[in-house]
Amino acid sequence: MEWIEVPEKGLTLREVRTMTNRNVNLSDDLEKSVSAILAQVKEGGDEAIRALTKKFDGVDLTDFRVSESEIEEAVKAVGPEFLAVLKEAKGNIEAFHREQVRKSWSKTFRDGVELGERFLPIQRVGVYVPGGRAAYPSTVLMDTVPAMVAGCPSVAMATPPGKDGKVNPNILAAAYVAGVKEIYKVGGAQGIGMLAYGTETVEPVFKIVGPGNAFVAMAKRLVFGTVGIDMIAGPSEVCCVADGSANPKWIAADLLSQAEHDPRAAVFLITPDKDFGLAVQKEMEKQMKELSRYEIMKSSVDQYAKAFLCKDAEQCFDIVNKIAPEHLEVELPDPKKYLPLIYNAGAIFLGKYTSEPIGDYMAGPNHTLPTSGTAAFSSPLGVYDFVKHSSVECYSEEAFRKISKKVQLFAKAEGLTAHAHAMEVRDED
Ligand SMILES: NC(=O)c1ccc[n+]([C@@H]2O[C@H](COP(=O)([O-])OP(=O)(O)OC[C@H]3O[C@@H](n4cnc5c(N)ncnc54)[C@H](O)[C@@H]3O)[C@@H](O)[C@H]2O)c1
Ligand SMILES: N[C@H](CO)Cc1c[nH]c[nH+]1
Ligand SMILES: [Zn+2]
Repeated sequence: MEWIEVPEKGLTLREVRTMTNRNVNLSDDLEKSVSAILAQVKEGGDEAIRALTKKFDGVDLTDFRVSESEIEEAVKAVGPEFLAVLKEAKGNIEAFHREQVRKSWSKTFRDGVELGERFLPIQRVGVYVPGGRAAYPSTVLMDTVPAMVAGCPSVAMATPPGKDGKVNPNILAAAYVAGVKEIYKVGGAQGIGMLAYGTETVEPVFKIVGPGNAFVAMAKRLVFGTVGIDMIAGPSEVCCVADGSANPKWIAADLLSQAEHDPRAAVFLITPDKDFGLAVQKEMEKQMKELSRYEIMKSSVDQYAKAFLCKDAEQCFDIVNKIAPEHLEVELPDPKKYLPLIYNAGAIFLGKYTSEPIGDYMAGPNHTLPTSGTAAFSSPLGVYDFVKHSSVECYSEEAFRKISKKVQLFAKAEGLTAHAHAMEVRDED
């Protein structure tokens, strides 16, 4: 873990960005290889999907749609205990996301002028669920439950097949609990291409959401415009602001919980207490060796772990706002009092018992969050990502006659005589 002693005057945004550079690795080479995959899917359809799945996932698939019996088998395989946990998590996620639903509205603004907005679910959405290094049934729930709450009538899911040509049963059981029936065993950039362009057997979608590796992120960037996307998600991150009142063992465990996602995951410790920070560092080294995903955590910690030593809490949160982390844990006494100092963080966890993994699985808020500093301008995945709205305008004859001349003046000022004419023909009749 690299230590940064923050000077008295603090650090600039540019300095913090340079120190915590977590580029999503969207290089030119990656762009070229992903463009080629997307072009192959666009031209070759189903056949290209089969060839690319063979090439990148090492499996030969004739039919890449998951069958109903595969879903039934998976539900049996996961057993009642895990199924009950999935159902409870789904209930918590649904309850939280219901609060995000916006109602259509209309009202009379001036005599004879009714204006409003209609909030409408996107009619067909695609959800990518990562499945390379680890299978994430929790991400199935996080990405599909908001779509269901929004009322999307058609949801298609893409996720990589395992070496046996099957989708991980935990993923299928989560899809079953969420009510998703259209699932394809197609991962990586080819999965994104399939959803964006469609094939002979897969209808294209209007928007694609969900996290994934650099191939997935680049593919989402390249299909944006053909379809909508939620965000370009990078490797996971966690930032913890804590002082000597916190337990170094617990903080180290929370930091490692995100380091285990990806060798490029980033962990940040921000503290006014160097001895405490060193104790956390020592604990991380110790705990890492005792956990199974050692290599991934070691790579993440060696390359991307940073500890900032600050003069006080205000300076700690100034650094937080400049990092704009995906997850922020505040483990200081009376943590709620620091909320007014926090502007940029995807999800905020307050107090020593609100360990980040609770939010990953059970609390209810979404775990698909902005990464790599993008929490400064974007938000967690939510119902709003599955909804778009139309404005609605309705003028009575009286209201039209009152406004017509003003519209004509405006149109003529822009040299748009056909616009003015649309008013004139009504005025004349
Ligand atoms: N932000 C979130 O909410 C969240 C949640 C879960 C996971 N994640 C992140 O998602 C990522 C998951 O990555 P992953 O790799 O485990 O799974 P993934 O499903 O994103 O990618 C696996 C696919 O990548 C493709 N691929 C692999 N090597 C390739 C190559 N050389 N060329 C072309 N395609 C190739 C394969 O088709 C494979 O199916 C991690 O970074 C993790 O941190 C984020
Ligand atoms: N922490 C991840 C988002 O960065 C989400 C996740 C899925 N499973 C466990 N964690
Ligand atoms: Zn996690």
